[in-house]
Amino acid sequence: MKDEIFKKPISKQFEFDEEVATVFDDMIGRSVPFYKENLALVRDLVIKNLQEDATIYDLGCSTGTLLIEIAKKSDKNLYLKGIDNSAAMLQRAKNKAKAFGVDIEFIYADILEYDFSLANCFIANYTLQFIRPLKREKFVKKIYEKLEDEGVFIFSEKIITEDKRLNKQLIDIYYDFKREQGYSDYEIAQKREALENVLIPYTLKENEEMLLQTGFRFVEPIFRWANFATFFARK
Ligand SMILES: C[S@@+](CC[C@H](N)C(=O)[O-])C[C@H]1O[C@@H](n2cnc3c(N)ncnc32)[C@H](O)[C@@H]1O
Ligand SMILES: O=C(O)C(=O)C[C@]1(C(=O)O)C=C[C@H](O)C=C1
Repeated sequence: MKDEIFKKPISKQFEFDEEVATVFDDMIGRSVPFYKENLALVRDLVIKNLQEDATIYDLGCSTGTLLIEIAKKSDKNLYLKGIDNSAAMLQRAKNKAKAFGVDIEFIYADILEYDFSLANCFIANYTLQFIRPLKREKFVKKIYEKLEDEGVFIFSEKIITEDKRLNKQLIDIYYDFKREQGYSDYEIAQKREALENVLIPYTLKENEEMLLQTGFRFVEPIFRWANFATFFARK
C-alpha cells in the first residue's frame, strides 16, 4: 500500500503503529536511498560470513524483508530471529515469511530488555537511531557480549555531519531524493517534524567510536549515500 500518512496534519510523534506498518514497505523503499541495493549488500555479506547452523538476529526487523531475503538465498541451515516491539510489523513479517515458505522466528520484544542467546551475527538496519543516546552505547555493549568471537554486527543509520554547511547541503539533497520519490514538500516537512527527537542520528565518527569503545576490534562503513550509512563491525 502507498505511504500517504503525512499528507494529513500530524497529531503525534512518529510511531511504528498499525498505520505505519500497513504502508511500511513502500515508505522505507521511498525514504531510504538505495534501500534495495543496500538490503542485497547486507544479505550477501551476512551469507558470506556465516557457517552452517549459525544464529542471526535482526534487531528492529519490521516486516521481515531482510531475513526473508537471507532465507531465500542461503543454502545453509541458519537460525534466523527477527525482533521488534511493534506487533503490527511482526504480524506482517509472519504473513510474508509464510507466503515465501521460509522458517524465521519472529519475537515480539523490546531489544533493550530482551535476553539474547549467543549469536554469530547481529543486524540493526535503521534501528539504533531510535534508541535514546543515553541507552545506545550500553545496548551496543550488550550486542558485543552476545556475539561469538569473530562474530559480525552490521547496522545502517541515518547520519549527520559535523560541518554545518555540508550537513545542510546533504539534507537538502536527501529531500530532493524524497521529492523524486513522489513525496510533496508538505509530506516531507510533516514527517521531519514527527521524527524530531524520535530519530536521533550520530555522525559517522560517533558511530565508529561507539563500536570501538564497546570492544569491537574492527568497524568500517561499507556503504554511504549523503546522510545514510551502513557499517560492518567484527568482534
Ligand atoms: C526503520 S525500522 C527498521 C527497518 C528494517 N530493519 C528494514 O531494514 O527494513 C525500525 C524498527 O525498529 C523497531 N524498534 C524500534 N525500537 C525498538 C525496540 N526498543 N525494540 C524492538 N524494536 C524496536 C520499530 O518497531 C521498527 O519496526
Ligand atoms: O523519512 C525519513 O526522514 C527517514 O529518516 C526514513 C526512516 C529511517 O531512516 O529510519 C524513518 C522512518 C521510517 O519510515 C523509515 C525510514
